[in-house]
Amino acid sequence: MKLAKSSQFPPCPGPVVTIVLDGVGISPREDGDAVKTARTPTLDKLMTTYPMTPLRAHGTAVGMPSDEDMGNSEVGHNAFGAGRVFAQGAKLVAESIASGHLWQGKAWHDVVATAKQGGCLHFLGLFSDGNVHSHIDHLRAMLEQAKQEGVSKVRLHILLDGRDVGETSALDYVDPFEEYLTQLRSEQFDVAIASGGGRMTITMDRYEADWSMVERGWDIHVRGLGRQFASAHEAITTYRTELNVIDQDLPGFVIAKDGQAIGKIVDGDAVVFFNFRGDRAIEISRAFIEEQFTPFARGPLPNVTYAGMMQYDGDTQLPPRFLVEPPTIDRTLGEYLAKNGVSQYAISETQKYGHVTYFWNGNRSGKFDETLETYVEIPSDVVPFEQRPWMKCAEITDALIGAIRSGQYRYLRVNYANGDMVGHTGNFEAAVTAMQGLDIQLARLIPVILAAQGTAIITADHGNADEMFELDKKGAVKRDAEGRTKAKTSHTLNPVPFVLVSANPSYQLRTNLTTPGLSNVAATVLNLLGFEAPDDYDASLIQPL
Ligand SMILES: O=C(O)[C@H](O)COP(=O)(O)O
Ligand SMILES: [Mn+2]
Ligand SMILES: [Mn+2]
Repeated sequence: MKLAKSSQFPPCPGPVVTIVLDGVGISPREDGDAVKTARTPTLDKLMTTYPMTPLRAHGTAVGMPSDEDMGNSEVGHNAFGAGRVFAQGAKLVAESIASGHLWQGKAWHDVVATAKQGGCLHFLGLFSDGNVHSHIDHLRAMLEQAKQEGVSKVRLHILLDGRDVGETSALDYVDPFEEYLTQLRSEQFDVAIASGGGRMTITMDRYEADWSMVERGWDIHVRGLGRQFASAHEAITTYRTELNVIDQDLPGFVIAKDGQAIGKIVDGDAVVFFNFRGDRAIEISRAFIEEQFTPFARGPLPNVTYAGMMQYDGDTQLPPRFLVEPPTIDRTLGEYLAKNGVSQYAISETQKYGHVTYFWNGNRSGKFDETLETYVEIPSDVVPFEQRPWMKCAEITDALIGAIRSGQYRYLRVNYANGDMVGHTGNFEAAVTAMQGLDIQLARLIPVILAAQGTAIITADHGNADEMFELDKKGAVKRDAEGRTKAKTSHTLNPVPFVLVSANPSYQLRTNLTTPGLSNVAATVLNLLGFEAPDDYDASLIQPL
């Protein structure tokens, strides 16, 4: 994996720093755009003074099945880190179902065999068609196949979305699905929704930011402990009248009959966690798998056949049983740099820590070289982020400035969570504040990079804060009869900025790339560090002056 020295690009005399402004896209409209509304004098100046190009960050440009699919942190950071586009989980699972490959694998066989020996088959996962962590069509296909293969009892544990899809769309999924289940149900096939709750309240924590979410999920899905309702519809409508919260924040619920939970997970059952994306699947998978488990008082571990939709962590091989092979993301930027003796520093706050490490390195949680790499996690607040829209951007900047000034690192990368995490709350004012907080940090950071004779790449993994209101089919902001807008909590399809900030550049942006995207950044970084990029990496964004 030796990299050739570039004949065209002298190495940048100072550090090269990739700054990912998570969830900061470029919207074609003003209305509802928190990025444009915010007062961001530093970012505005950088974008007009230095070479800048928009990058594609959604759809096929990041390995999603179609250009209707928005980008997300996993596919975005995979593309940054791999310098190439790989078919991603959403696409691989859909293909595996379409070809029937999934049903031929050992994991599916194990799951079905367990259920046919008298166990119940449980499906647990994110219940929407967001296609970021999961897709409801995959669930449908598995239900139909299980029925066809003679499984007799199935229970569903549904995590309500409201984050990758409309903020109050849960019933748009639940109601038709109940009808579908009525069609599917028969004397021989007992299928029902058994538990659920909002995805930001139970089960889908990531990067160990808040294990109590997983504990609440465990109690609800496995132990059947929680507030009881007769149906998911009743749970959702009841909570909505009692609490002023959107779907992702709805509390957990247990479906019960005569006071008894109808779908506890017990010895001899099989469990499929049907999310394909790993960050929010790892903790609950660990709870189902690890014999010695300390993050919370789990109680007795039921002896179940557990399968993930994919393997979520290639380094720890978690979970060992999985339905679809993950993309084989190899020879990443991080690995090349490590094998060529280049020191690296990666930093973010908890909520995005794995984005610049695990996702960046092709969904591997470990390092390539302990001595050359430093990974820093600033603990995130555990609060609704609309209450702290500045999040930890100042603390991250403090640490990053220290790392740059230390002179120890040639390549640094940082993810600032604000545009995305606050964008997901749907709170426009908070998203504007988030952007302004971020701008203050750029004003501190960029001069330090330039003083060190370095180069900064300012970019983003996908849009979010750039569209805070739902749009109609024509792409205009949707308004009701009173002119009110509806909050949009999901990512956008917009491109993201690529700004190249350097004191004395000996290069300029290439003009012959028709639709550059996130996967073009890795080769650019290698060139800035004075290396040729590997032949199969997507083209660099720069050329010599
Ligand atoms: O997991 C989440 O928070 C959302 O589904 C996607 O956001 P991310 O891709 O920016 O993490
Ligand atoms: Mn993101
Ligand atoms: Mn996001």
